[in-house]
Amino acid sequence: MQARAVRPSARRQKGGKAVCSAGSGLQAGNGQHHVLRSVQNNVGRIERSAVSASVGARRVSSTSSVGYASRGAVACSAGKVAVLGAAGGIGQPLSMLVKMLPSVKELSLYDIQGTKGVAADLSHCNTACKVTGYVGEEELTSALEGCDLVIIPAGVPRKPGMTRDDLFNINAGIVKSLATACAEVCPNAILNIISNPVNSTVPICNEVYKAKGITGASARILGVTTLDIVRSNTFLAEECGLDVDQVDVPVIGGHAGVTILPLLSQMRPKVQLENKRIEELTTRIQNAGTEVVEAKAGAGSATLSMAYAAARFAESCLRGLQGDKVYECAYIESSLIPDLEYFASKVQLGPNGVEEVFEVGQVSDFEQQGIEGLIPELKKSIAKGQEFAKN
Ligand SMILES: NC(=O)C1=CN([C@@H]2O[C@H](COP(=O)(O)OP(=O)(O)OC[C@H]3O[C@@H](n4cnc5c(N)ncnc54)[C@H](O)[C@@H]3O)[C@@H](O)[C@H]2O)C=CC1
Ligand SMILES: O=C([O-])CC(=O)C(=O)O
Repeated sequence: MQARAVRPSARRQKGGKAVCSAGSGLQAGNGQHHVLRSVQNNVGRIERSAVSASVGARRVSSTSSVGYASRGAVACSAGKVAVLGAAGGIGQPLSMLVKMLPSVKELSLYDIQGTKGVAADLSHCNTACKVTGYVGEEELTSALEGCDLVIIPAGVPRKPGMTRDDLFNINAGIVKSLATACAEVCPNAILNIISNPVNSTVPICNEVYKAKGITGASARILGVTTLDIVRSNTFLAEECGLDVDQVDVPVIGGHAGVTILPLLSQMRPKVQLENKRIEELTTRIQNAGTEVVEAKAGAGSATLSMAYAAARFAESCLRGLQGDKVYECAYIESSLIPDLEYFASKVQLGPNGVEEVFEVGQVSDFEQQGIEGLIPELKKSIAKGQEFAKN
């Protein structure tokens, strides 16, 4: 059974997003948004039209209900995307992947250093997207003008021994100032928040928009947890000997330690795993970021896999803006779990950002314990972000 659209039973939650029960067959991203396939299609071709054609065909076959013409607040016939923190470890490969998306016509690269060189370099790639580099606060407004989507990987990464929350003191201020600029210059743009700790930086952005009286923004302020899904799909495909393109594991909660909760009981295709193995795989997914931090031994955290994941999520957001119904997991303001104001869950993306929020659905006893166990930590991180933003 596929849970696709608003069902009559859907109930509204704050921000105008509807809540639906999760259908067991609902697949993140419809299994169709393949950034790397776009890239592969592009490499070695003199003309890009073949890529556009294949993406166009995908769009026609989707369950599109809202076209360009009927889009409301956010106009996106020529997608303009900004990457803030574009000269960094994530920012550079992410910017390259975004430049290869056929729906992106303009790409703004903003950072406090280094973007002129990155933009000059990227601008030589023969894709139709125009790239401009902006450096320093005085150029931030120009970078953001007319943006449909703003992706934020600005901030410091972890070193071995640190938690994501240890980044709060530096990154909270960076994200707050960037969110303030977005709220002023492109309040209708969708924000993809990558900067850690995501569990706190997303509440910070929402508080900034609320303080400015911008309504409905919580549907457009999305914490990017896609790397957790990408990792889960990879590990489970390896574990079960499956084609990774066929594997879809929803991951809910948040994006730090035990707040990352893969729902292996809802994995597609359905597999049988021993309880002990489920626990081991869950722990590996929760610690996968730390695995990379330790392997990089002081040189930062995940950059390439994060760029891949963020490009997939950005592509889904852009497809939503263009009227496709696309499913992803994202960390958003939510009323799914009593007592938690933010939660990552399956959502449907559309022209206004998150259009539907799907209930967690049926979970195993182990996963239920995981949900109960993550609440105190997530609650603390949310409150920390909210308090910071208000002061
Ligand atoms: N959500 C997720 O799943 C993941 C999140 N991350 C987070 O992403 C962030 C970035 O990681 P990396 O790219 O590896 O770090 P990095 O240090 O390589 O790059 C960060 C970039 O941000 C820039 N920057 C700093 N302050 C800025 C400001 N005020 N405005 C614009 N740009 C500014 C820096 O100049 C730098 O170029 C970190 O906080 C990291 O923890 C990393 C991996 C996964
Ligand atoms: O672990 C980190 O610090 C970066 C991150 O969020 C991830 O890789 O999931």
